[in-house]
Amino acid sequence: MNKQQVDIAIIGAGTAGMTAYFAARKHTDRIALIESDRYGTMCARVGCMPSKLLIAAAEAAHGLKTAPMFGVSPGEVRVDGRAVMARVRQERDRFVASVVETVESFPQTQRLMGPARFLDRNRLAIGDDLELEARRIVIATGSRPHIPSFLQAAGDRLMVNDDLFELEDLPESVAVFGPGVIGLELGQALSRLGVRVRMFGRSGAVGPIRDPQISQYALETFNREFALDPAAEVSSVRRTEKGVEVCFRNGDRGEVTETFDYLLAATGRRPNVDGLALDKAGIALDDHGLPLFDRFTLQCGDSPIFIAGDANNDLPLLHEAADEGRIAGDNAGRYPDVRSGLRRTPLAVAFTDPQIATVGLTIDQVDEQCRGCFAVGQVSFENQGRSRVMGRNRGLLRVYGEQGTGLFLGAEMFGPAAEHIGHLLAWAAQKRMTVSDMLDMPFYHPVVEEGLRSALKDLNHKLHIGPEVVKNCMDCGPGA
Ligand SMILES: Cc1cc2nc3c(=O)[nH]c(=O)nc-3n(C[C@H](O)[C@H](O)[C@H](O)COP(=O)(O)OP(=O)(O)OC[C@H]3O[C@@H](n4cnc5c(N)ncnc54)[C@H](O)[C@@H]3O)c2cc1C
Ligand SMILES: NC(=O)c1ccc[n+]([C@@H]2O[C@H](COP(=O)([O-])OP(=O)(O)OC[C@H]3O[C@@H](n4cnc5c(N)ncnc54)[C@H](O)[C@@H]3O)[C@@H](O)[C@H]2O)c1
Repeated sequence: MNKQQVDIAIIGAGTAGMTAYFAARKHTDRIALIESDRYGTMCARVGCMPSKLLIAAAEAAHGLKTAPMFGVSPGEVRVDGRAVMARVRQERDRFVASVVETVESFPQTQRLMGPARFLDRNRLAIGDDLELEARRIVIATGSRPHIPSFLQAAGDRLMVNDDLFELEDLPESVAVFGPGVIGLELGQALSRLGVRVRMFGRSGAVGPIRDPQISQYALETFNREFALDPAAEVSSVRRTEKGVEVCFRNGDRGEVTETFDYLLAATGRRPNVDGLALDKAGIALDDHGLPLFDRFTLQCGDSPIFIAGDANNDLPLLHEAADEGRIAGDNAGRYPDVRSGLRRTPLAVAFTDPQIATVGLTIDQVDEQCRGCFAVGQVSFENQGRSRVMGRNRGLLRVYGEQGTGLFLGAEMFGPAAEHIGHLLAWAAQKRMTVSDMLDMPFYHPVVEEGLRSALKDLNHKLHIGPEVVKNCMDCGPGA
């Protein structure tokens, strides 16, 4: 085995690995960024970007389908599946190329190819040929789809997100297992592009929604478009000549058998840490074999090992991976003088239609933190002026505030423009604004944000701070 020594080794050249690299480089040039597969990041290759491209095509198709509501008739709507998939890949490849260009601009001597595994706390094997001694190590190995074993019976018709984007054409039908964020985003997009979709869940949850009222509303809304049973009883999955046969209980119809072209497994993801021989790293692991770490420093115990991005299974989102990589890379550079980095207010958006935004504390966390002393303000978007104008008037927003202090703590939204309103709410939560502070901000007319104002007014009244909400208040013009 060849031997090499560096100050900092970073395992994984995804989003977290790359931000760790930039942060670590401020401390030393003796760095190794190790990648076992292709450059380009999961986000660009098979995650955020291709999924949003597929959703964009679905939005275009849906816009044509709903145009007659405005008196506009586009004629026959035809979805060319091959063209849809070709654009997804073409645009995806541009995103990937720009990331690859960035990584390849790093000095060749600082880049190593091959799977890394621990030999001990300061030594890694890279493939079979290289032993790398590193004073500090950042684990940024990402995650992969978790597929329950019974789904393997779908054989060659079993897909995960990675495979979907490689299809030459849209299939006729897909059974989606897992109504989490990936299942909902991809399943709804496929459905809007004319694919017959049926979605099977297990736990009863709908996407990332934790507020029961919003969950129920979202479930009803999705079921208007495609069949979604969040707590399905599936008795068998089988590859047949015609595709994948799924047997399941379907309400009053009892046991039903339906055949699909493909089965898409969107049943959660697992961190890529099992191949790292972590038992040799001398760090404490939890019951699932995941390293115990401090989420503010990303340090594993008091060791010189740090873990960032999906690999630590904390908040598997792109902006969190980028933040964590930066903190881990910086702390690897300054070890043992590690520092807490900025962890932002939790914000997540699912790009369904209506979109889902979750901000700050969940309703259960609010309840726990405030010991029941909180209030919930609410608004429906069904009669909200701007939402009706656009014909996008479905949705519900619930905002949480603390009794006594009047502090805004968190929110969940299923509704129009949730990607934007989610940001406003996250910024307010991070600035520790009270609900009154938020209501002091300007609101234009007519905009979806007027719905947010209605929810905040409702909350302020329930916190015994603001006046009772007046129906049809003239602040908002008609229909707010
Ligand atoms: C379909 C889908 C859609 C998504 N959409 C969104 C979205 O809209 N918004 C959002 O915020 N997030 C989204 N996410 C989540 C987001 O993509 C991830 O949280 C983020 O990309 C994780 O980055 P990472 O750096 O941790 O992992 P990655 O980018 O996966 O990087 C990990 C790297 O480590 C390498 N590696 C693994 N093991 C080893 C080893 N032993 N040795 C060397 N290298 C190794 C891998 O090959 C990989 O290149 C989506 C995810 C999916 C799957
Ligand atoms: N827009 C975004 O920001 C975005 C988009 C996609 C993914 N992501 C990230 O990727 C992560 C992973 O997404 P995901 O959707 O794979 O995971 P998830 O954990 O969000 O959802 C998995 C779903 O599968 C269900 N499930 C598990 N086993 C099942 C079974 N046997 N049968 C039926 N259903 C089953 C779970 O109950 C859950 O509803 C998310 O947590 C999110 O952080 C983010």
